[in-house]
Amino acid sequence: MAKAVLGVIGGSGVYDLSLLTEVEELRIESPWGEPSANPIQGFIGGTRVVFMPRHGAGHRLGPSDINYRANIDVLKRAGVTDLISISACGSYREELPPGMFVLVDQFIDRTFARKTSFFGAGCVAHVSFSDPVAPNLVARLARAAAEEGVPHVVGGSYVCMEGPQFSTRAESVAYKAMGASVVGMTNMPEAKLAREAELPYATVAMVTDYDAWRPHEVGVGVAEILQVMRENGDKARRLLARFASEFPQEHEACPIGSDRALDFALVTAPEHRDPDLLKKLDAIAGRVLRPS
Ligand SMILES: CSC[C@H]1O[C@H](OP(=O)(O)O)[C@H](O)[C@@H]1O
Ligand SMILES: Nc1ncnc2[nH]cnc12
Repeated sequence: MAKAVLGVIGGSGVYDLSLLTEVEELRIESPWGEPSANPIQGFIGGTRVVFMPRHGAGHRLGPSDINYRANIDVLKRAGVTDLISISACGSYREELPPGMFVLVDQFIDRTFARKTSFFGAGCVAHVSFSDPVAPNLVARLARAAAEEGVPHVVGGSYVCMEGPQFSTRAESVAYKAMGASVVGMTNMPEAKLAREAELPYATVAMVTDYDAWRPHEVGVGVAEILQVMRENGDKARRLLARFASEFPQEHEACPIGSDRALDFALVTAPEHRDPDLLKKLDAIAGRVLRPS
């Protein structure tokens, strides 16, 4: 088995990981364009961690500007075997108040202006995505949260909207009626691309607000969200420190096969594959494209 390397994608309010030791900035070229930032490598306990701030230094990029493909590609090239996302989110449930950490297990994709796949004309692939989150990572996150006394729930659906504007009240009521637990703007297509890259993925969705479905409340605003994010910062750091330091040294096989997602996914016949696209896919799909 390969050595485990933990990837962490930090969202709003999480632009660096002060927890890391032996910190090094990696410079990795990607055929998919510019990532949000150069990834930062370091250690938490004995675990190698590679960190990527999703919105770039100083929160330079909005949710629709992020090059999700380049981010996932450089994390894969950096040797990441398992990927955790940290995200701010709005809540659709009274019992998920600001400050609650939701370890979601489902996504609803409402985005429409993003590149959603590494594959396409010249190399078509269809990965399974019915279970988008790696249950072993969720179990480990839940254990770390419990050990650190961080309020959390396991399970829930994250609806990903395009943004950057927050929802109208009508949209908010509709997403709640769809059964969503939380809303954000970034986990799609990130989770889809992680699956294509055979990276087991889980997200820590940190509730910052109740979105706009409660008629008696003023709507959601970014100032309030950033304030709650600051308050959540210490809990997020403790959770991550505990999670990473207890992470197994060897990559543990994903129980739902996220780390073998491409085994049967490629449908384009080898003689019809586009060599230029295959070259771009060297990191993402090299395991199944390289002749053994
Ligand atoms: C700054 S509030 C809205 C912003 O926060 C969330 O981002 P992330 O998932 O990276 O924490 C949300 O999706 C929006 O992009
Ligand atoms: N209410 C909300 N809607 C979308 N993204 C969010 N991120 C944090 N709160 C949010």
